Amino acid sequence: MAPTPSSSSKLSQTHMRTPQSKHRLNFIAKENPPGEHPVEVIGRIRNFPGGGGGGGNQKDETPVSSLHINPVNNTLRVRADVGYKDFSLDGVSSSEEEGLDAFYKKFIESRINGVKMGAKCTIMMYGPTGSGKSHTMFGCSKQPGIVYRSLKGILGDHGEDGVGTFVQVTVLEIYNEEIYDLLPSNGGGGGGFGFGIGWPKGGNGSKASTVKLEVMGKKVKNATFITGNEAGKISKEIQKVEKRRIVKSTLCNERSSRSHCMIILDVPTVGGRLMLVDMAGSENIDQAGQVGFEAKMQTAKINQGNIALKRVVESIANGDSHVPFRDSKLTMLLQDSFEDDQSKILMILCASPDPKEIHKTVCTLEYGAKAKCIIRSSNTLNKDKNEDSSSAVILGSRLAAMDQFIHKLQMEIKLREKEK
Ligand SMILES: Nc1ncnc2c1ncn2[C@@H]1O[C@H](COP(=O)(O)OP(=O)(O)OP(=O)(O)O)[C@@H](O)[C@H]1O
Repeated sequence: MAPTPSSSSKLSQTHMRTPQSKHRLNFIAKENPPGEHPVEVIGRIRNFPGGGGGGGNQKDETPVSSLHINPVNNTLRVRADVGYKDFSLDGVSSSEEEGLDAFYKKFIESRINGVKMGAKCTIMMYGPTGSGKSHTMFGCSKQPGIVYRSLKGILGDHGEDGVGTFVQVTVLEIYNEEIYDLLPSNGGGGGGFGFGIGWPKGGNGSKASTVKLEVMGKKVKNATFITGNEAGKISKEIQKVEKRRIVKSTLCNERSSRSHCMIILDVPTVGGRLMLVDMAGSENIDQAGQVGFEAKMQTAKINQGNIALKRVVESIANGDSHVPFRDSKLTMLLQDSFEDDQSKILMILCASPDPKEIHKTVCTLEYGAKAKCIIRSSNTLNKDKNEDSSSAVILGSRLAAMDQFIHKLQMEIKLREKEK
């Protein structure tokens, strides 16, 4: 796919234009009450790797955590080389204090209730490798992750919630800029009442075990889907899928997921849609210790999704009539989330308290804090402006500031790479 002309020249563009495109013109729509902004950013700090509490116990030689979390005012303090850096987000959570159950109840449950009633919501796990993105999405044997809790939230324990409610689930993987269907093609779920695996009209029911899919418009073509009203049965299928994900060992994370995983859960009776995205870590090649052409290509292609996401944000900020959603498979599939005014986006920033990870943690939090800061200033501005024009102007200023921030980050990364 030929890339859309890069917007790199636009990076230095500080002139703000009112967006002319339809993308998110009503970003700060009247119907969003305070605290229910369409884009929210929360931080989830994982357990100290290796099981220590991060308290600096000399016996087990656990280093002192580089993070202090204050859930009361949603701030995080990072102990940097010199002094401290403070970050303010829409929510913060320490997995040491709040397991996935408490995390789900606090930050996710209300959104899932919305999806059940017909709302659209995209939840992205973002952060460096090993920071707990997959753990938050899928959980572990003791603690189910967001995917399984959401299914239960919509369907209830035994399909008893909401008479007639059923869901349609598609599970995709984006790896090396190819989209793979992760659901079995042979109805491996066992069937039974209220459960089935199917294909859209024209689809092929006898596919090979890993199937590459094409994108048509903003949707994948011929993806297998599970339909059902029993959360337990659907969860079992997704658990099998978890194992099918392409994982490869890197220095950063022994079973590092080298792909973006996307679960699309539709509630057809009410038009609700939940998109859950476990993004691949976006480490640079040196950090990940990848050697060889194939491995380097792989890392570069993983970054392609992240870079394209950045370009999409830049283009919306510049008010371009053309937004390069088609620069990567990830952004193609996220296009609806950006374009639909009714769709909410939640970005979960995953980070580690390990002092060795401090640079990546700071980069992740700076990204999120900046987005949060822009949202806050836009809310203040909104009070003083004429309603019709304010949303477009605010969107422009908010995203232009994000654009500048991303540019600064890029320069910083380049500088650090040179220093190495
Ligand atoms: N909050 C947590 N509590 C317990 N274990 C965790 C937690 N977060 C992560 N882990 C463990 O740390 C390891 C790495 O986490 P995970 O795979 O979720 O990272 P990731 O951010 O998805 O990395 P990658 O981008 O490489 O896929 C896993 O073994 C996971 O079970």
